[in-house]
Amino acid sequence: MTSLSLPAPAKLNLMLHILGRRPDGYHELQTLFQFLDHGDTLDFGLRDDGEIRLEADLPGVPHDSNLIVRAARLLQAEAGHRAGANIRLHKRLPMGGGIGGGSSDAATTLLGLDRLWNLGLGEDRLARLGLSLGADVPVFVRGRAAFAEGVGEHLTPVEIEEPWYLIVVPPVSVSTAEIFSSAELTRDSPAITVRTVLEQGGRNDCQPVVEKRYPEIRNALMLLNKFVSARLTGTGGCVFGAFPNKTEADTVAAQLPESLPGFVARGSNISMLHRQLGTLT
Ligand SMILES: C[C@@](CO)(OP(=O)(O)O)[C@H](O)COP(=O)(O)OP(=O)(O)OC[C@H]1O[C@@H](n2ccc(N)nc2=O)[C@H](O)[C@@H]1O
Ligand SMILES: Nc1ncnc2c1ncn2[C@@H]1O[C@H](COP(=O)(O)OP(=O)(O)O)[C@@H](O)[C@H]1O
Repeated sequence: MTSLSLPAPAKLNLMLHILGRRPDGYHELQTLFQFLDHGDTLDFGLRDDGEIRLEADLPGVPHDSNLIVRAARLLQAEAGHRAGANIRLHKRLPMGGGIGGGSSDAATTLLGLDRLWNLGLGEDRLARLGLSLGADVPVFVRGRAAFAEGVGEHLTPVEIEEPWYLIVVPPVSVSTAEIFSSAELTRDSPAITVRTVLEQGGRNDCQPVVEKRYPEIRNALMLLNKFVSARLTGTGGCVFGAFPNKTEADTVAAQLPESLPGFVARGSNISMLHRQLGTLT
């Protein structure tokens, strides 16, 4: 095999509670992840000179800082591998949207190059490497909808309904670090069990802070709330609502103003990356 094309799906945080802050500044979370059947696409081609070359036009992200390049180099170092890769990114997911585009690109790179370079590192090693790139990378490496605890690395797979979602993309990019360093953020939600979450749901503790700082996001939530119960994903800025079928989601999408782009996608308990790789069924 000398080339490979793979998806990098988005995720939603269906709820996100903040339990506390660790001495290193990272926050202890409880969050429920589900994937979307919508995402970026990455094309990988083999190079025999050891170079990693990424073709991607992401404003404000230099080549060597791109999570794709960082993931590829990390994998090379971990495996002591001498081959390189040409990688092309087809970006569809909004950046800083709380739907995990960068983390998913990194996970697809780890799994894609593990396959292309024939490394066979295994899911545990790849998830550990992923965690060093970002708190959200392990869930994309494992590919199962999950209740996440700690900073996102303790994952309990869940089987939940797979509704259709309308995801609205306000014209703002939210920095995760900015929200987590906010003085107004509440950090004292009591720990709950996965069972309670599945029975009773939850909320997003970041939402009040994000709504206060970003009027565009508050307005998007107010608008979507007229049709369906709307919520922020991650630290935003995307907001979403769930529908029993695609037609109902499309009907609401058609009523959004042009200033508020959005997309409709099916929720999925198994990531489309893993469905394509055939690693999970
Ligand atoms: C909170 C979530 C929910 O999915 O937000 P989104 O980024 O998707 O909106 C994620 O866990 C984010 O994961 P990820 O985007 O990979 O974050 P990282 O790069 O590891 O961290 C970015 C910054 O956010 C803060 N951070 C992140 C995760 C965490 N549990 N506590 C934190 O305090 C830290 O200041 C860190 O420097
Ligand atoms: N391949 C990539 N795709 C998107 N963002 C990237 C990528 N590599 C690095 N980044 C950086 O990571 C930041 C967060 O990206 P993203 O994952 O899209 O948002 P979020 O964590 O809110 O879901 C971006 O603003 C960008 O600076």
